Amino acid sequence: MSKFIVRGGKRLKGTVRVSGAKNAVLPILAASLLGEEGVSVIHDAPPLEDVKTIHQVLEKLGASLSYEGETVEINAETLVSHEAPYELMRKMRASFLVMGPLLARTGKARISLPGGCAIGSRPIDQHLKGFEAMGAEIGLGQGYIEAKINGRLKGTKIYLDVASVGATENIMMAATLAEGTTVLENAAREPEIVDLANYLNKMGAKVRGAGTGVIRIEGVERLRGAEHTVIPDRVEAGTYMVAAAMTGGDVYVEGAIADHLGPVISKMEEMGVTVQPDENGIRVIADKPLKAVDVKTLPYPGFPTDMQSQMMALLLAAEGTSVVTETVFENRFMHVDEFNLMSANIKVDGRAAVVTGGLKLTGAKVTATDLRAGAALICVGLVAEGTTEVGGTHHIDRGYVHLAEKLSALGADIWRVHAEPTSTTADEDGSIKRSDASRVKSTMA
Ligand SMILES: CC(=O)N[C@H]1[C@@H](OP(=O)(O)OP(=O)(O)OC[C@H]2O[C@@H](n3ccc(=O)[nH]c3=O)[C@H](O)[C@@H]2O)O[C@H](CO)[C@@H](O)[C@@H]1O
Ligand SMILES: C=C(OP(=O)(O)O)C(=O)O
Repeated sequence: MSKFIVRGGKRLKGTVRVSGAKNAVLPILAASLLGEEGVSVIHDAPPLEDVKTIHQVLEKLGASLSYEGETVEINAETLVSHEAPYELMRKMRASFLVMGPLLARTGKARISLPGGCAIGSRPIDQHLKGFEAMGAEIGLGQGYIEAKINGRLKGTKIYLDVASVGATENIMMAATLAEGTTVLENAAREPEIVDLANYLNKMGAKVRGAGTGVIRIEGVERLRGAEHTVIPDRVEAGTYMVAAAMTGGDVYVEGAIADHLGPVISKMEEMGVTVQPDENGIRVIADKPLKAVDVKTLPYPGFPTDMQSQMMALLLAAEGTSVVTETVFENRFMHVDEFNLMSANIKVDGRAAVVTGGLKLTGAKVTATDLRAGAALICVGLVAEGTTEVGGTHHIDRGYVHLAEKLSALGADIWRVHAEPTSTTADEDGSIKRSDASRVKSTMA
């Protein structure tokens, strides 16, 4: 069992480089299953646990993958299975993204139901509605979804009741090999969807309108492997922007694309943070007291739910009371109790959380309830008095490449330990000495 240990009080300064986007590389790797000939070469594939999981799913289906640094080569010419088992689905819901490509390519798919997770129930009805509209027969049994088609999927008009990112991606991938044209209405507009569409088009697909609410996909007979570079991770970038602002820092987030971070930048500016984007990244300077602001999460281009907990961490460092409203997931305030363990004062009322800023925060033993909650707890730890231990690191490893190393390079006092620190390592105030922690194996994975 590992933990991150953070000692608060260091101002962050310097440059941090953003990795490829988790939420772009996962659908892109799933889409590689559509390539009947040739190999795909994907650059800037971040070395994350989620990427390892989708790798295992693709291998199980018959694709072969090889890595050189952060470039992955995928050969999906021969597929040997159409089944994604529970053991892999339970690790990561995004494995469900293989359903569209499998159905389109092989005519059948058997996928374990992904189930709920810490942030909400996360149904998949819109994915299934899309596949059914395109002619798939869908059955449920023993925790699996089975889908099959006779011949090819048929292009049609599909209106999504919810602008779901995953459903948009799954249906878009399935429609690339359908007979005729699919028009997807109320489609999600996230940058990761545009990145997926760009990759599909390099593979020979005909996708138009990605990034708007209406996507048109003209089906083609075959797709082939293609070369593509994944966009930078806007949530990872936003997390470092928050960490910089919380600590009164001056940090250049290299690779961050300002266009993808509009609402995060606006809210930080409203708070009094100086944000200076240029063509290669974004500089964040926090040299004034922070002001409270209200934040409401919405589908893109609204404020991202994946930045909600980090933003809440930042609001703890602001003077005054802020209200954070979560509209995308019904249960994404699990981090609040953990923040309150660190002397925060946050009250949740339904979908809103009232955050009292400006209080002295103190280090504590806390647990990441999901990957963003974990990153947010680390951000609080950066300014809390004393030492914070963040458990649940497997969540954080799903979405952040070398988080402790990147923050350390900016001057943060953070490291990782692989064993439970013993009571002999704790000071009276609960803090842990680095010399004690170094007795347990440190991970510089
Ligand atoms: C791998 C990936 O890209 N994950 C992102 C993706 O997740 P994911 O694609 O799972 O999120 P969705 O956009 O599908 O979910 C948004 C909302 O729609 C609901 N819904 C979704 C599908 C469906 O069939 N029916 C339904 O009701 C969900 O319960 C949720 O309330 O978008 C989320 C919303 O920006 C992000 O938090 C996740 O980081
Ligand atoms: C919720 C997230 O991811 P996933 O959809 O993979 O659970 C996230 O990236 O914050």
